[in-house]
Amino acid sequence: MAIYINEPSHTFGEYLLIPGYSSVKCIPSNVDLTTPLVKFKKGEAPAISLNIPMTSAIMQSVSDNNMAVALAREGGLSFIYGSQSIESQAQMITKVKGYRAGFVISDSNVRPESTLADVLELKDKTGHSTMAVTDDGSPTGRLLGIITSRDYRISRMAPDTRAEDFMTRFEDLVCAGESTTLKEANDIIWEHKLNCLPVIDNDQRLVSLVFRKDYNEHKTNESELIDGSKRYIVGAGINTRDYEKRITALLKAGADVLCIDSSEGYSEWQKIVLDHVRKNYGDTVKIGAGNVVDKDGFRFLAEAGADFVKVGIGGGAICITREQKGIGRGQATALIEVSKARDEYYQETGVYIPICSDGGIVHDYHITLALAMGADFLMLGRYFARFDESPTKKVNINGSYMKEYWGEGSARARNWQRYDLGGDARLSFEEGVDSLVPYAGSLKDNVGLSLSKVRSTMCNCGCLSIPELQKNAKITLISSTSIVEGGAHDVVLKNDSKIL
Ligand SMILES: NC(=O)c1ccc[n+]([C@@H]2O[C@H](COP(=O)([O-])OP(=O)(O)OC[C@H]3O[C@@H](n4cnc5c(N)ncnc54)[C@H](O)[C@@H]3O)[C@@H](O)[C@H]2O)c1
Repeated sequence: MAIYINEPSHTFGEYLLIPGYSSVKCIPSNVDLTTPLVKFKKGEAPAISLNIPMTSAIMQSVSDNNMAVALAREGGLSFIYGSQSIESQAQMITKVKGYRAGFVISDSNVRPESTLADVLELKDKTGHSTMAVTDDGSPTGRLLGIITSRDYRISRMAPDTRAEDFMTRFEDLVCAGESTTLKEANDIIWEHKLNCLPVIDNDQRLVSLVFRKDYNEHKTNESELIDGSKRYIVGAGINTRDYEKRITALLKAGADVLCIDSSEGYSEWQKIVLDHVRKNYGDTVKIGAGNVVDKDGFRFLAEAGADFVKVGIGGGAICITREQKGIGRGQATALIEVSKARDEYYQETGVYIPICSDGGIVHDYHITLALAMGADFLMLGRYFARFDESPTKKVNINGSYMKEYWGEGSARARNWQRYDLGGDARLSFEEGVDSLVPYAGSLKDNVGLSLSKVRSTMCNCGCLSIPELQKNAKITLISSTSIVEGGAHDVVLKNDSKIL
């Protein structure tokens, strides 16, 4: 007979935190959000910790190199999506590891023989008016000149005028050498009243550009997540098919941590990948696995050697796995059970395996609830997709700005695949949708606001760290009537557009 779990499974919106005693020390600035990313033995420190408990989802519409830099700058971590070729994923990792705050790899480049019409077309495409003229039109070619909008007058010049005839020539440019620090670069910019300073190597090849207008962003953030060489820490998603080649390339590119990306991780496929990593790299390579929704799945991945375990099936905003396949579990219930299994495993073995709650976060307070329920960190997709830094287009729909957001199980995400999945292609079905989410501005502002709420709630609970919250939080399940009571009710809202 099948096993029945008769308790309903619940989601975050069905719980609230009950405040605990808070002393005068419980102020947001005293809250420490540091949290382990990978497993560690009792009494030892984890090899990697996050400074804030947030990671961005392994998704095409969420985590590329720009997102990774922006999130690491705030203390979190991105897992760059694996649903792309090995080469392009490795390139994204290289870009994050090679990123120097303030030093931008030029994305608008032309050849000397390119025309004014080409320049205008490129300006439209990238939105950038500063262009490098290099011998081969690449961002690392030999620098021959720079074009800005001050170099041409559309009304007076023929569209076929060549770039070399109107660019500011190399001889007239102020450039800096490769070893220039950001402070030195900014001093040169101020001294020569420049808007842009090209950085070149000994062979006059372009390395990067430093812009005057970025100056304020260059200041370092205290909580940024960096490695021993002051490079941003970055993760990468992998699959259970081309993992051998992919892992080699990602590690070579500098990935700090890997994560097996699957809707369902209680499987031999994942053990095969974990065995491969341990056999070839021992414990030097850090790798998470998942997703699971119960204690059996957790125990399996813990024993198979996962460095962290990801929890959640079907809770993502764009995920339709529950509807399509009938598998999954309310995110809160899944998390509570897996946290208990993690704690039991720790008691038994002295090894603490962090768990990541993946999916189901709608409101900021859900983040605090997930941490209180035992998550060490969270993975968010929709949340990050709304920001400037996500890789997708910003579109104007009826006067409101939206960003595109699609699931990894959607046909749109799966289109990249060149290898054969096996089976009859006509029988494949989607597990995700293609959608839009309201545009919300910059990652920095939004993460700052969300975490200020988390810190404030933690203070209400009398907790100054995530482990304290996990140990001491009081959590109550609420009835559907209490949920109504929690929102604005029995009043007529003044800004409700439906009221005439
Ligand atoms: N967390 C969620 O709720 C959720 C739900 C749906 C989709 N997703 C995302 O969608 C993407 C695709 O997920 P998925 O579960 O379909 O991918 P997957 O690659 O893990 O699994 C797809 C199928 O391929 C099989 N398989 C795996 N490795 C194989 C191998 N080496 N040889 C032959 N068969 C193999 C698996 O058993 C499974 O049936 C992922 O990014 C995942 O995170 C997530």
